[in-house]
Amino acid sequence: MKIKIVNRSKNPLPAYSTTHSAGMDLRANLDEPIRLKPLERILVPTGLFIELPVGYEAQVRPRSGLALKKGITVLNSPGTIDADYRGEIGVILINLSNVDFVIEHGERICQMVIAKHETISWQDVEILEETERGAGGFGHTGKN
Ligand SMILES: O=c1ccn([C@H]2C[C@H](O)[C@@H](COP(=O)(O)OP(=O)(O)OP(=O)(O)O)O2)c(=O)[nH]1
Repeated sequence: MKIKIVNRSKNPLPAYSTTHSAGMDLRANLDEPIRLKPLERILVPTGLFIELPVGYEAQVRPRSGLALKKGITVLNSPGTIDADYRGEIGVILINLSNVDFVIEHGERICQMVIAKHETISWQDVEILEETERGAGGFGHTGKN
């Protein structure tokens, strides 16, 4: 399917392989590099604006390499881009390492997945159907 995108960045459009990727990397659109101190977070602009069809969302997620090697992750992962949002896609990065991290212009900072979601309405009831699990959760079955 085709999705409208406005690219006001100095970067190319996000590259996407329809055959073998779910995610496409997004790049930072910066006038100058940003230095992120340990535990500091920042909203990184992408210069990208998209128009999703109703029933779709875009999810902004970390890149595993940045997370593993540099401790950089998307704080609100997965960030949700709503179908009716017309603003710039921003990426909230946090530095979970103990050294500074410098974000350069054009650097691939996260990945974005376009996903379908259900459109629902609530059926307001008093009782839910019983199950074997019931209200058990949060590790109630133990460790092994
Ligand atoms: O990582 C993100 C998360 C959100 N957004 C944009 C698109 C999204 O549609 C909008 C609102 O996001 P969300 O619903 O998560 O924010 P909120 O804190 O609930 O604010 P709002 O009151 O604006 O909905 O902000 C981004 O650009 N990047």
